[in-house]
Amino acid sequence: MAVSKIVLSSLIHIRPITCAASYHTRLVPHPPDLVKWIKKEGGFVHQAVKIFPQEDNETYGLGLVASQDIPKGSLLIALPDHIPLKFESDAGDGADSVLVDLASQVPEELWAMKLGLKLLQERARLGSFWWPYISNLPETYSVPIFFQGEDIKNLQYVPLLYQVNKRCRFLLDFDQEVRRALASVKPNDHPFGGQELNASSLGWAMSAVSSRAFRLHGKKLAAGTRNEVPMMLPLIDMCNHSFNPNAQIIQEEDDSQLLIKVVAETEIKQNDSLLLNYGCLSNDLFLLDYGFVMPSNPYDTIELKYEGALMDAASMAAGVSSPNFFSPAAWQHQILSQLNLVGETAIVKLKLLLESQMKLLFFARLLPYVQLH
Ligand SMILES: C[S@@+](CC[C@H](N)C(=O)[O-])C[C@H]1O[C@@H](n2cnc3c(N)ncnc32)[C@H](O)[C@@H]1O
Repeated sequence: MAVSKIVLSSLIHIRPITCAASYHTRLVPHPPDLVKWIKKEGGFVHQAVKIFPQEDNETYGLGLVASQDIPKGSLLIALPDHIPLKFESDAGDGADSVLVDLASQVPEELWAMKLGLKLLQERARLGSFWWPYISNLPETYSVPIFFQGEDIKNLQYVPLLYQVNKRCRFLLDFDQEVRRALASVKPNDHPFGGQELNASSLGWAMSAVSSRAFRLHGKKLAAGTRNEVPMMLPLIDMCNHSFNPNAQIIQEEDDSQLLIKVVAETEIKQNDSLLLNYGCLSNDLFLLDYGFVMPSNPYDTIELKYEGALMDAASMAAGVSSPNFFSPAAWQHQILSQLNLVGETAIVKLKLLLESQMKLLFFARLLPYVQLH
């Protein structure tokens, strides 16, 4: 029985696409050696670069660590052009055209789902070139689309909740769209080897991409220019984030092939983690896309809306006599308009930089929910 099951699955060239629990474990218990695979494929990995669980494994998961001092400027990793996983939208017939059709239905802002479809296709394909990479990906992600109801409520910040809801709703709708599209597909043209997808497996793929992909130069266009395309970079994406990174990604052209390199931006001491800067992102974006927030993030922003009625109510609760936020005088309204606090485009993003302001930011986020006495 067991044997016939294996034969069946290898005949139809699929791997199961299911989502299980357990934080930061990999897709399979003993995945292939990623470093060996990259070297075999013509890439380079510095002999002192090792994959290692980070100190705070629950949050950071795995990372890259220096097993000895590495001088500034050293080449740490190099990936030839065929190793990054990209979505090539000029693909041909059959399964690829189904994938391209599905990807065309993904809104631009949820770009991670497009590459996520490609990731799911390769995850399902037995003998996929990228299996040594994919099998090393985390089994689950701690981004808010996977939060339980109570944890979502605890986010307590309307713009963030709005984004989480939007992503969840998209995944549920897209799940239906994918089912519809796959229902009429011939078995040979099925992009996922006949396997069904659901909102959870789509969410896994979208999170894998949003938390690991980098936007780099893609292949040369007719005009000689290059587009920026999101791609997954095996091993390089094991680097965790810091605003004070000790490593950086550079792209080099070599015989019209693009080589992706990571070099040491500073001297790296033995046992230090290799850290990249994922970008100057707000904590909302870090949480939505990566599942963590940066303490004292200098790029954090907050959206504030001037709600006169709410502010009047809060003022009265606080004992302020005769508040008139709801019906400001003409001169007050003019100033509020100049500050873009009222009117059609009234939601403003504030960027706060000082430590004292960070406290204010924290307080401001809680403000609508704090009982004033
Ligand atoms: C590109 S991956 C890095 C490799 C990842 N740690 C792993 O185990 O495969 C990005 C993920 O690493 C974790 N991470 C990276 N930098 C972090 C940081 N500064 N604080 C907390 N978690 C971080 C988050 O889970 C994030 O989604």
